[in-house]
Amino acid sequence: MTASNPSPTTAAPETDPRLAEEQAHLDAVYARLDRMRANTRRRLGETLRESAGTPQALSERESYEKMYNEDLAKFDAAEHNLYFGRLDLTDEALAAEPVDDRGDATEQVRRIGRIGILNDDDRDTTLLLDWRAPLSRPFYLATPAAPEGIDRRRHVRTRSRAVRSVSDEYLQSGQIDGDRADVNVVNESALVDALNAARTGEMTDIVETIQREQDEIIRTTHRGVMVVQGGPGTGKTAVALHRAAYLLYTYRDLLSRSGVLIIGPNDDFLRYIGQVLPSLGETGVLLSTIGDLFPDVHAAGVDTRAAASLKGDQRMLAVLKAAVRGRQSLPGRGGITVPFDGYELMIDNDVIGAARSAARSTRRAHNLAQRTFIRVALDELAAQHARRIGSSALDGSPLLTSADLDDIRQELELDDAVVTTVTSMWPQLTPQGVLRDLYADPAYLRRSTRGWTDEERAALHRQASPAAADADLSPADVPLLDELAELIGYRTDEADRIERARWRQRLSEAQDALDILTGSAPQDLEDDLDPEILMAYDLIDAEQLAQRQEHTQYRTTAERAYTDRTWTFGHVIVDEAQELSSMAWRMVMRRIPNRWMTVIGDTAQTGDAAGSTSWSDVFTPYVANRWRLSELTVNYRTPSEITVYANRLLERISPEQQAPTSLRSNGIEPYAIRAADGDGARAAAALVSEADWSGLTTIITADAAVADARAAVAAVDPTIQVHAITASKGLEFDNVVVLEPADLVDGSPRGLSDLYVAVTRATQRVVVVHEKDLPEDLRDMARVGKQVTR
Ligand SMILES: Nc1ncnc2c1ncn2[C@@H]1O[C@H](COP(=O)(O)OP(=O)(O)OP(=O)(O)O)[C@@H](O)[C@H]1O
Repeated sequence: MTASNPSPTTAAPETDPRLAEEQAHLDAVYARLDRMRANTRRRLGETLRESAGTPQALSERESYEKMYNEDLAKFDAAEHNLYFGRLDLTDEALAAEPVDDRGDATEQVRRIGRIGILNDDDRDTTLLLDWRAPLSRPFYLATPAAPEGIDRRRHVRTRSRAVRSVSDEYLQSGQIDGDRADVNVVNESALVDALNAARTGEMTDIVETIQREQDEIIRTTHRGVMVVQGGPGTGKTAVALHRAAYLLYTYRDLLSRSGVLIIGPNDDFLRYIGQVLPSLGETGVLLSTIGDLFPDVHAAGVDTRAAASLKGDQRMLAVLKAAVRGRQSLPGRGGITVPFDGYELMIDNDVIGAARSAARSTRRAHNLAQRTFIRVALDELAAQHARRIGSSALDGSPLLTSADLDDIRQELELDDAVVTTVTSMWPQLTPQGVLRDLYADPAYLRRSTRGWTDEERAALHRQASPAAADADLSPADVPLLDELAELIGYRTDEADRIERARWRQRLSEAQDALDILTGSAPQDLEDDLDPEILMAYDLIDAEQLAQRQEHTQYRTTAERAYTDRTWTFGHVIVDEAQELSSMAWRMVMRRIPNRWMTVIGDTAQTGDAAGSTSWSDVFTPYVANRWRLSELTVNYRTPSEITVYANRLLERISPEQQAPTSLRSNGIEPYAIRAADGDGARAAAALVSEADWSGLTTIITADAAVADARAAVAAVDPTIQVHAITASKGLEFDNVVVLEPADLVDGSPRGLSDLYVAVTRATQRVVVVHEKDLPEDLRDMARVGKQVTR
């Protein structure tokens, strides 16, 4: 095949034979998809109708049900833009391709789509290659400089099962109009279309336009920690999500059992990215914030910066250890007397000290060592009692046999007062309980924070919430709960207890169900049951029924992982990873002992006072120097008009970092509006409501100012969005109004980073509204009006 058309073309539909050719293929692909869907539905129906007598048959039936449902979800997800790319190999490349197992030669044309589809003809020809298949890779990598045996790459745009346009690039001719040698862009026309599209508030996938540097990260075979650093808008999040999809495709067996966890900075962000993986046909991924990673806790409390910073610090480790040890108490100098068997037992420091040493020397977690503590304390008390009642009045020698001692020991075990007193010195703990007491009890806090300043203690102190124990837990508390759960050994006992309680509950529900069934038998049979009539009890007992319910409460890997704190994942992806504190990293690392992780972030965007500014500091303690860094260098989001300001900020935040190259300019210069004192939020709202900007718009302001800003904006137009800077992390909007940048800079120890994040959220336009003087780097921004007044 030779190059006949040296430039990318998008043809007029009525004249171009390529459209008809691609439409014919598209029709064949959709026809096959429809047959697959119909077959799967039929099989699902059959499966559901099958009776499953034994638990094993039931479990088999459920795994088929799961498989068919997943397939149907995948087909539905693939419906939109199913086929998007085509590669035509050169004759030489084709000749060099190996023949496959059946002796068939490789096809000269490869068609690429969201999922792989084989035809149901007798040769199982490939109608569509999955974008993740190795044979699809040149679609993302080939350039005129390195054409990878590709003669022509074609982009096929479709809508509702109809081909809208095609555009071709001829890679052998060595020159392709539009491809930008400076930033190494492939598939440029499709990319530019994607980047210019108005945002919807939900992230979309980028399978049609993945770029080379992104593809290399998505498909990396590295099995350790891989850090992807890149400026705002370089596609880090997009890459993370496509890597998850790629890994699930390539290591399907392994990862469908162990699961993939993606950690994001906040709920808004998770909602924003939530549709990307399902649109790629992948649903088995758990998306979570740090604040939601501890089962049954939804941390909605808000910390002061000082508190969040302390809670994220590794020094908390010693504090939590001390807090747990602080619950292993001694009775004090006088001891405690408890009546027993007509005498007074003395529970004193010697008795409890011996029990405590024994329990501590087991090196088991607190709750798990309690058994040793109680055993040794009761042994000591039994010996004390035996000495008192069973020694010779003459010489004090023991009169009691070891059997007598055993009897005393057993009686002690049954004595509530004794056991309660002993246990109170080594009680069963819960992470929530310890944390709440630590914050609420100044003496306990002081004992647990040796070497801390009073100011630091005051930052942690908080009144115990009269409501639920975890009502005011903050996201920074969650890693502390997790740490405490380890120290306490809460997991095993508590998980067992919950599991047993759930089972008892199911059993009793099953019993109730059976009782209802039996109760609804015809009354006239009550006294004289017809032996020919089978009753529910004859068919199934409560235990079996409960088991059956257990099976039907089928949960995905992600769902099971979510409710189990000790679940370890096959792969973990952390997005906006620069925001995680040291304590949060400890929690994440517990979820991934194999350390197979993709970590995405930008240390220049760190806003959290406990976040990190050095990847080496984060990972060296866990994997020494065995972590790999990749960088993304092209900014796909922000036009160069905005990037000018962003880069100035970057230069001051992190001069050593290379500023990403903006891929496009749109001619829309950022500008600043000075508002009258106290009128900034209203002026920003007025600006937005009067503007005729297309796409999504938000006002971004400092966290501390967001409530007031929202109220003022709502008075103008309640539909206008206002985002606190922390909540805007990772999101993007077509138009961004940065409200009072001086507050962003002054409001936090990492203020310049916050401003950097704010201006880089925009895909089209930035306007600054301010009452105070502008930060230095924005001072030369064009001004519109000297002052906007009421
Ligand atoms: N190859 C690509 N093709 C099309 N769009 C892309 C591509 N790469 C990135 N984008 C788009 O660029 C925008 C920015 O991507 P993304 O949010 O992943 O960047 P980021 O590096 O995570 O940014 P931030 O650090 O600011 O959160 C998104 O709209 C994304 O869809």
